[in-house]
Amino acid sequence: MEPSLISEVIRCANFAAVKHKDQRRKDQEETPYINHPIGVAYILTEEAGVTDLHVIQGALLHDTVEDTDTSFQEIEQEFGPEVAGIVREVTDDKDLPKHARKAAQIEHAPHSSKKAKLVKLADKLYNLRDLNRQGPVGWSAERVTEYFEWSAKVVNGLRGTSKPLEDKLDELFRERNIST
Ligand SMILES: Nc1nc2c(ncn2[C@@H]2O[C@H](COP(=O)(O)OP(=O)(O)O)[C@@H](OP(=O)(O)OP(=O)(O)O)[C@H]2O)c(=O)[nH]1
Repeated sequence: MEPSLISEVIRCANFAAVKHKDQRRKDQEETPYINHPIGVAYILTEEAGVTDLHVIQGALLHDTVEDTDTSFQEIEQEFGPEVAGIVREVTDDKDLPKHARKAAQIEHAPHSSKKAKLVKLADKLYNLRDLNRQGPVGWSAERVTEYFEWSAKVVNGLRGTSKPLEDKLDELFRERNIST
């Protein structure tokens, strides 16, 4: 890896860390939220063999607009239009009621770019592994099952993107007898 790529990845990780600094995951330990975007980027490099800088930056930034005061314009200024485009594709419209937001993910998945699909697959894999490890505080077994079932529908719209990630997701769905 060239030094300029290393510094771009670190600049991006630092931007995400600053933006998510006050946010925690919903688990018992209140894990720092930044563990999630870094973990999603790590799944892409380590398990999917991704070397595309923009995909890694998209993964690191994927929740900044949805969950912090970051704007798409700010991401475009800092990291360029392609990264901003990936983040836009994976950002839920928080103005929509929850059921419409969830339905929109299923609907939009097949029409996403390959780069956005990679980020989405790794995001789902991270969250489902997290649920297997320890669910968010207050989630019932039914809610966990519903999240798995909904995720399987989103993943079905992302297929043909990364065999290693899809195989690992399918294994998680198989373990819970969720048909895909
Ligand atoms: N499994 C797990 N998830 C956690 C935890 N902390 C935060 N989350 C986030 O919670 C969201 C899923 O919770 P929901 O109740 O279904 O969705 P909501 O927060 O958007 O209403 C996911 O975000 P999202 O951006 O909405 O992702 P997704 O729903 O698009 O997959 C996930 O990243 C945790 O400790 N464990």
